[in-house]
Amino acid sequence: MAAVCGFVERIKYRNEDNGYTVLSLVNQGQEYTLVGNFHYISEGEMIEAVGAMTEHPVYGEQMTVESYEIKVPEDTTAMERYLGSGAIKGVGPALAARIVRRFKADTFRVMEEEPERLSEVKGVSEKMAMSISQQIEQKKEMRQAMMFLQEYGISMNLAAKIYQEYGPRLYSVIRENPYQMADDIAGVGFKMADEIARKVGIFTDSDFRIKCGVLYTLLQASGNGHTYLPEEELLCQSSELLKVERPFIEKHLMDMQLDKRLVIREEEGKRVIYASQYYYMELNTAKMLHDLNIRGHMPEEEIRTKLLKIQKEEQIELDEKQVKAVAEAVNSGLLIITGGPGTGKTTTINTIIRFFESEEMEILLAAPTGRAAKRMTEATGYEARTIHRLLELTGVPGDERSVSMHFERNEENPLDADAVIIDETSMVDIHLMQSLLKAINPGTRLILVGDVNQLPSVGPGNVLRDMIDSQCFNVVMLTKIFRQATQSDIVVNAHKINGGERIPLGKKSKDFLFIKREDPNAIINAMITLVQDKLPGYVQADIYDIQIMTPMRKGAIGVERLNTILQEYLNPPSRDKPQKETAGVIYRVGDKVMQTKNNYNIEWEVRNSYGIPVDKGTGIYNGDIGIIREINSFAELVTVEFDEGRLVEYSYKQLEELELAYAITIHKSQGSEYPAVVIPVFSGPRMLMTRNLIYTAVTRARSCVCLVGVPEIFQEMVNNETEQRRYSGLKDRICEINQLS
Ligand SMILES: Nc1ncnc2c1ncn2[C@@H]1O[C@H](COP(=O)(O)OP(=O)(O)OP(=O)(O)O)[C@@H](O)[C@H]1O
Repeated sequence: MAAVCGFVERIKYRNEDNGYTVLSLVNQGQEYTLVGNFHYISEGEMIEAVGAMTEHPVYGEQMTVESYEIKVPEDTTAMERYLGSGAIKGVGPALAARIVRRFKADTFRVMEEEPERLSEVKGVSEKMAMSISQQIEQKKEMRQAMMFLQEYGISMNLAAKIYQEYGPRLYSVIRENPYQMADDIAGVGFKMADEIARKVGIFTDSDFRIKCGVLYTLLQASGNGHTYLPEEELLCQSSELLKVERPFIEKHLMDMQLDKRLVIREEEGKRVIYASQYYYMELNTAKMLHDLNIRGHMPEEEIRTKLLKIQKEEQIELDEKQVKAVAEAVNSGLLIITGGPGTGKTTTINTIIRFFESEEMEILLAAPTGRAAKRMTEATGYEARTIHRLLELTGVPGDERSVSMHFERNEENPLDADAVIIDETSMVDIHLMQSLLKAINPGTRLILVGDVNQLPSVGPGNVLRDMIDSQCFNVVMLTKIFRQATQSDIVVNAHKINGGERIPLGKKSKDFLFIKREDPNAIINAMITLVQDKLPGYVQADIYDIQIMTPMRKGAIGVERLNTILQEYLNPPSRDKPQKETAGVIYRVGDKVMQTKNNYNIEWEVRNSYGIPVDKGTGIYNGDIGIIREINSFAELVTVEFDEGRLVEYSYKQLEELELAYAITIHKSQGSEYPAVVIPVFSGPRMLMTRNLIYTAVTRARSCVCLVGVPEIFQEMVNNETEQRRYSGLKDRICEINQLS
């Protein structure tokens, strides 16, 4: 055994899951390579390590570390070096030298016990002094937490997330109710919580465990889009999860209902079970929809006369259904306008806007995603926002689930408008619909526009379909295709797909192409040629604007494999392109990436050609696509450029919000439009390979759709009407409330 003491000069490699690290340690000019499991350590720190010196065939002499201890630097040179190493944000070598010169050997005690005194040093404000001391404190706390969590077999990555979520509270969460983590932290499933509970000594049939298991099963179901589960399914799934017989679970259901954690209802003669928040969400939504659904008084004749004038001005002649939509919009508190691509929805919205403008009404426009909102703005010439922005979401940066996250616009502070128009309503889930309705007072008109045949929302519920199926509201269904057949096979074929018709694939088409390929690699080759060579010129777009979208994440043509291959072809490694590997994915300068969650608070700025910021703002949303422009390994920052030159800096930690986007899933493409889309068509699970999936994919293209693969599989998808059944009770709640009034 040997022992070395020194500064961590550089962390050469770290596996974020298990903490395995290779680092270089420097002591009095001599450098050592150390390998081993380090829980939490940063460059610049001083450690004493004990281990065996070994000779690696490639890397030479190194120490395999058995144990190590973090030392507080004792002499002033060591202190200065640690402080100036970059380990503390905002402190560089010059400032470190000034701090140590001022406090000498007392430096660390001052930082911990009297941090305000740091501001005695030139260049340190009081705010900065507090931040330095907080960072030192946090590092200590975090290191302790990491060590504690690793005793329970939790990876470093997850431990960091748990620490972020709970802070010092994590000790009581782990000891008293580790199941809570399954609710709060992405990456902790019931299984992991259960494993920790076992280590802590919580029994298999403890009431607490079973109740958590039942709620967890319902939570999982909501992740699959359901707001409830039939009792049979719930018992079956939770018994499987808990490995506990059904009667032991069943006996808790009534209790949980009394505790108001579950709501048990009867649907079609069978008992169904809700996690109570979802039941009340449906009930509230139904009630608010009912309250909004009032009639106006403008005589039909008057509307038609005014509408004729607008049509004349706009030089457009609406068809009868569009006219009806406008008339209903004027006289309905709540209106739904639905139709497939090219059926004139946007034209109708525009006319409604002109009508409302002429009445001097206040209008607000919004859509569920940033991209959909942008399209709505372009199509109407009116500013459209995301629904979250419209409702003024505020709270702690980057943390959507935090309790402090809330909408400023709600029942107490409703939107001040005469009409609110929402596009792409099929993407709105029950949570968001409830929040939207809370902010709309009866008297404000709500117009919901969307294509009910698109994939339903990612979140729980089937809101638009349930509202239409309830037959309790005004619905105008646009069916006539206005976009000329000669101009667009995309539109014609999309409608054929929707009707389950045969699509003629051999036909020469300008914008709907099928390239036959039999195996995954041939499919991928053809897609690369299309994206790299053929399509950019054909649709007059940049390579990066052409989007490959695929049904699945895993498998031979899944997103993950496609992205690895496409990155190699479209943005190969090169010496002048820095890269950063994290969680098995390489991010390289020049890569196309996508934001995978809504981050309302992340900051962006637009710079002019001199690099001076000319515009600033916040918010990058799930599905936004950008390009990596810079990777700074010193500051550990990745700069991504999104639409309109908006530059965003991601810390290495935040990279988990991004993924490569050469290929994306069709689910993620909802609400977006691209000049050309390329879709691989190859076998996959029948549950996934459905008509509305391929319909959604095809309708994302503005100028050209290229399908590449096996024609029979394409036709099978068109024929596959099985929509994954969603357990959603909104329709019933709406009907019940309607019968009561
Ligand atoms: N009444 C009409 N008479 C003539 N052309 C129309 C009429 N309504 C719409 N159009 C034209 O049909 C095309 C499609 O209309 P619009 O963009 O409004 O449909 P959409 O349903 O919003 O389509 P998408 O969902 O594909 O964006 C447009 O070129 C539009 O100008």
